[in-house]
Amino acid sequence: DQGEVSATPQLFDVEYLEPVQIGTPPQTLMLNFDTGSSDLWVFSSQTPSNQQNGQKLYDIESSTTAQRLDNHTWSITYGDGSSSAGNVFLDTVSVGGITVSKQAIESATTVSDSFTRDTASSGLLGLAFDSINQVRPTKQKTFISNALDSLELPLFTANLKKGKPGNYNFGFIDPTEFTGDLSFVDVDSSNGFWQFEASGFSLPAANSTGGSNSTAAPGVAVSLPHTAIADTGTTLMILPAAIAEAYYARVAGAQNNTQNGGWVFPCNAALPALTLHIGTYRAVVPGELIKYAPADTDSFETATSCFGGIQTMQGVPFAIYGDIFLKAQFTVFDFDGPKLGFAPK
Ligand SMILES: O=C(NNC1=NCCC1)c1ccc(Br)cc1
Repeated sequence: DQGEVSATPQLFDVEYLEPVQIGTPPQTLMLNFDTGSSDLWVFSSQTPSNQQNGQKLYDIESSTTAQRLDNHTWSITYGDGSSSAGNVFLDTVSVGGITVSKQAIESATTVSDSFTRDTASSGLLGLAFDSINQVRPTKQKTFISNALDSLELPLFTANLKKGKPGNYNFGFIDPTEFTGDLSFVDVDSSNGFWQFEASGFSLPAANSTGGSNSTAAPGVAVSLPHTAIADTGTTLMILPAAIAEAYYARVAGAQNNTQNGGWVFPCNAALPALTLHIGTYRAVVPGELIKYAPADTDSFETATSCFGGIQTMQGVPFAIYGDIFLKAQFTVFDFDGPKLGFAPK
């Protein structure tokens, strides 16, 4: 089989939502595909009304193929502190025409505020490795893990875009979605993530006028080996402080304002591209992707201060190459290896 689904960005590309069919007859819910976790959970008929805010629900009772997985529960906390928990059912799930019967569907009996406030998302579909699934006493498999044997190739690809729909493909690589050659890097899945090693970064050579002339020769490469994960469920790029400091030193007026949550800069500043070194691959993240969102108002039209797409975080064990990065690269998540493939697009 091969499948394809649209990935629709929410406001400021904070997340991308994909249609998933659950149950019989099929109930289509918009879920957040997350390569940084391994649970498929949904708002359901078991989610307390006071924690709902218009989200479409998985109506368990109206699915003739739903089966309760007795004595199993789940509870998860994400890197941003959000959380949810509940019971477990097995039911039929389809994504882009790829169907898994008896997929573990984790029904939420409680969700944290940020999920309640996120009116467009009915839950998450984890695409990381089964080892970090949070169902107990018996871990359950992800949708992609259950689907692997029926896919032409044991992989899926992510093609996220700035401000417009992109797509995920399952079981095949569409060569029209990228330019040049794919570069592959080994994945260490021992922590359950799509984890890899990056070796450093480069910035455009500064010119005399201090602008960010991206046309200049490639800048100076800085060796800074670091471990990273490819995480579609994280909005921004969370990088080692040394990279963030070197980047924002090139942005006039940038400051790391811990009150409003990190690096901000004047919205009219010139933003250089950041190039990340992954094996021999040079992953260019254009400056326009790093101008992430207005910081002092709700609109780019009126904002003077803008929030950076590159941030740092204390105590995070790895760099997180989130949506800001993935908007600039076509990415292959390949279970054979496992390995990651990157290409410009
Ligand atoms: O939770 C993580 N990614 N997914 C999501 N974030 C928010 C909702 C979904 C995550 C995973 C690993 C590391 Br290290 C940091 C963050």
